[in-house]
Amino acid sequence: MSDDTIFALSSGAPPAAIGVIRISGSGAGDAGRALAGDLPEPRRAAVRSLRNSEGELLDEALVLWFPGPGSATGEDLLEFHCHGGRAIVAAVKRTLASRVGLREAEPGEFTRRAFANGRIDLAEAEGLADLLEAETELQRASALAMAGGTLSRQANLWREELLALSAIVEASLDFSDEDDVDELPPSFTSRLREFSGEVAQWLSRPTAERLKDGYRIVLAGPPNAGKSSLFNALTESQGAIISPHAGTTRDLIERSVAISGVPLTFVDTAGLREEGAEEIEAIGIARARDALETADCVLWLGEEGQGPPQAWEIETKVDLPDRPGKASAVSRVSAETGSGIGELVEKLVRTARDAMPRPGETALNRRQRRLVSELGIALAGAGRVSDPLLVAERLRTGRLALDALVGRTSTEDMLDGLFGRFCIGK
Ligand SMILES: Nc1nc2c(ncn2[C@@H]2O[C@H](COP(=O)(O)OP(=O)(O)OP(=O)(O)O)[C@@H](O)[C@H]2O)c(=O)[nH]1
Ligand SMILES: [K+]
Ligand SMILES: [Mg+2]
Repeated sequence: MSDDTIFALSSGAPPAAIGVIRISGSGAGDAGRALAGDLPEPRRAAVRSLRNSEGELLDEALVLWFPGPGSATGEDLLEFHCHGGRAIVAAVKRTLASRVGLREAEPGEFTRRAFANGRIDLAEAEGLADLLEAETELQRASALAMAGGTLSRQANLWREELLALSAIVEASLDFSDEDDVDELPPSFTSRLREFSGEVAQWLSRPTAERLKDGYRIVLAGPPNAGKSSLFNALTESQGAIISPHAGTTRDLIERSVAISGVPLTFVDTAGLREEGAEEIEAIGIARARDALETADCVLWLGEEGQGPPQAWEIETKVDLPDRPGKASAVSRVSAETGSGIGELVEKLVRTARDAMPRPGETALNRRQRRLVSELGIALAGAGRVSDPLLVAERLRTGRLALDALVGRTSTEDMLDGLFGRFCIGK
């Protein structure tokens, strides 16, 4: 990592009411003094006149000074809260860039420094990134829990439990030259089992990707079944072309919407038919079949029982008098009159919500999930062997997974923790 002092506009693109420019690094204080004359007391906002190196007034701004290491990045950190006009923000940035040792920050560089300086761990950093990308309420709540350290705290509890279990194993190793003491106590086995159960419970939760990508609902059925009409009604859009011509839709049409804070992605597809499709439509049908594979839920508008397993039978065009009914219909709708659409949306939202992480519940992303499952495998492994040396080895594997989870690289403090728990007269 470079020791440059970095700066960036940390608020939204100008023009805006205010423009927050942050400067982090050893040169932040000098840069602040150069532009603002002097710095306010740490952590107190004060108004200052910002000037360039020629002494020309750039703006009247609020200045905040956070000396390191107790700052967000762990370094000296300065904030200018300027007026958010384009020219003002550009002039302040230009003045900063002209100073030796200062440069514009790379994407994510403030957070990266916060991590490097131990102000946040990896899981929190990941949560923060998700938080900034969150588009729906559910995403926001879950990311906030992650950024707030829910997983990190859990990882630390798991870590302590691993160390405690390791201490028990170590103790049994110490006495193993005496007779019959290389057996692990029954309490060890029950603690290990409880621990495994807790890890399994985390792994059984819906993943963060589900939250990010949205719950995928694919509309499928034969040509002219009314898929595109229903798609438009569900997404309240005119995204798909509707016509009485069979084979109108060829490509997949996707639209993501958030309903009651739940991210849903609707996918309209080409009508499925075995024969009579011309070349382009045939490609569309192949794509439709692929879409069915990745669907979280299929709305089947075709003949009853002819859809993929688990698909929701949808009876559509209910405004027409002589249509074939569906005994097992989950929903009866008309895209024409709008009847039944609201109820179908409600059902979908309920189902999707159940498949998503609970509000405020920390959802593991792919990386975190892989490491937590490595921990789970290590615990299961420890439960299957009786040789204390092998048990100790499995527990160590679990610790490595946890360290990777929070981005800890050294194992030094792990050993400190382990021996710090040793209170059996050693
Ligand atoms: N009366 C009535 N007509 C409907 C309804 N839904 C669709 N239609 C009509 O059915 C025809 C086909 O509708 P589409 O939505 O294009 O059907 P599709 O399944 O997307 O067709 P393809 O894309 O060709 O596979 C159109 O003429 C629509 O106006 C409905 O609820 N009521
Ligand atoms: K059609
Ligand atoms: Mg269509």
